[in-house]
Amino acid sequence: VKTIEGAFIGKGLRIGIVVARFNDLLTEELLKGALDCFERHGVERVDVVKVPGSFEIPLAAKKLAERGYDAVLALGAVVRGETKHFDLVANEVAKGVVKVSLDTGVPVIFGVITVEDELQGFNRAGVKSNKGFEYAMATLEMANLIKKLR
Ligand SMILES: O=c1[nH]c(NC[C@H](O)[C@H](O)[C@H](O)CO)c([N+](=O)[O-])c(=O)[nH]1
Repeated sequence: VKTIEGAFIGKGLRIGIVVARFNDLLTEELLKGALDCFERHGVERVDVVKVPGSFEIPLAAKKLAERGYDAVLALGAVVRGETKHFDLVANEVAKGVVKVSLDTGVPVIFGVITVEDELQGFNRAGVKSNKGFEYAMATLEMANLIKKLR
């Protein structure tokens, strides 16, 4: 049995990050965790694109994927407490991100935390653990895996 999997090697990769400004107390922490991960794994080329909210992530992700990045990381925070259209935003962003990755063949990692309230958000964005770092690891793995599967 031959197992194919992506390594966590950042050298030679071009990574794009799309980060939503909405709930930026949370998304900036996710970004910090992701940038820490990429830097410590030797990624030399990381570009960060900022958008107003998570709803705008898919379009920016598509533009980056079309520009030849090896992978795109989408970072956002949808907080149910604040919005009636929590599910709408969260579902549309998830569907949009998947569509971009399938349409372009470029891995787009869904790093949008969907939480009940900001405290839950902080627990995922640096207090107990930093999902940003974890999502960046998935981004490294997928970027390397897709290179192998070409
Ligand atoms: O990223 C988010 N955008 C949110 N809304 C803004 C949305 O992403 C768009 O920016 C806006 O609808 C303009 O298109 C959120 N809420 O509504 O609560 C949210 O929790 N998180």
